[in-house]
Amino acid sequence: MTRQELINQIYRKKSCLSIGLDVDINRIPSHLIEKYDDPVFEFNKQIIDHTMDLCVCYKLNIAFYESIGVEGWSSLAKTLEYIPADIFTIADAKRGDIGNTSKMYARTFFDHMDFDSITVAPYMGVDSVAPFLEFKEKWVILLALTSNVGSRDFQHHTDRKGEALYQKVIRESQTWAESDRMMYVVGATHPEKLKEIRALVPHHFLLIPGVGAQGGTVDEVMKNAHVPDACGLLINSSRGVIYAGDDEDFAKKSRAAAMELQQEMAAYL
Ligand SMILES: O=c1ccn([C@@H]2O[C@H](COP(=O)(O)O)[C@@H](O)[C@H]2O)c(=O)[nH]1
Repeated sequence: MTRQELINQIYRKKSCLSIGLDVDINRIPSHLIEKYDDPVFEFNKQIIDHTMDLCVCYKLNIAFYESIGVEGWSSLAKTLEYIPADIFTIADAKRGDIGNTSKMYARTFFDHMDFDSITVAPYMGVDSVAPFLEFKEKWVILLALTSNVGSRDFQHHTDRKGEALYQKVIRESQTWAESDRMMYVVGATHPEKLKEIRALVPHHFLLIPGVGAQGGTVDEVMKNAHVPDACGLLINSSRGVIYAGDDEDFAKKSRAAAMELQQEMAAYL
């Protein structure tokens, strides 16, 4: 998907919501487990059916699928197939290795599966990211300032010139080939950093996790990092949307939770 196609969709739906399909088999409503051979896929299918007009992206965190083995990979593939083609998809896999191995990760998520993007850890540097960027219509979403408490352990460390590691990741990665197909992960839990990060990358999309369950708010993100006429944001909520209910009505409750977030976004779009 191109940047412009994503922007068009955001303004058409008045939403920059990414819904995280982080499906924990232990939290799936029991009637799905009893009735379906693939309850994970059925859960996702019903969530997608009830939310696709309210969001512009589905983020599938690969850990939740890998953790249940071969069946998880099959549910992942079926879910990806089911997502309408005009909705942006993220393989939240946080990969990155020596170039030869990154090439294999890239093939997994871009060739074998057809995700629009993948999250990549920057720690191993340019040659670990380049193989993902070789796929011309695909996006790399580089971890910059993550939403967890441990982000302070390394990412906030400053060098002698006073530049923090997350700032260096953003600045330096901008010099890499094909960096226009890069987005950055920035946690909603650092609202005080959003303006400064936006100034570093005024034309790039930021993927913002950490809204809802982790304490970040849509309003603070939109106020500090939204770009007029381009939006430049994908704001993700996983548990807050998909586990809004736990009974037969779960998908309707997810829709209500997604709509609440979408309406907060619409005020800015
Ligand atoms: O810095 C990061 C990077 C990724 N994530 C992922 O986003 C979702 C958040 O889930 P919630 O239930 O909305 O808290 C999840 O897949 C994380 O692995 C993140 O939270 N922070």
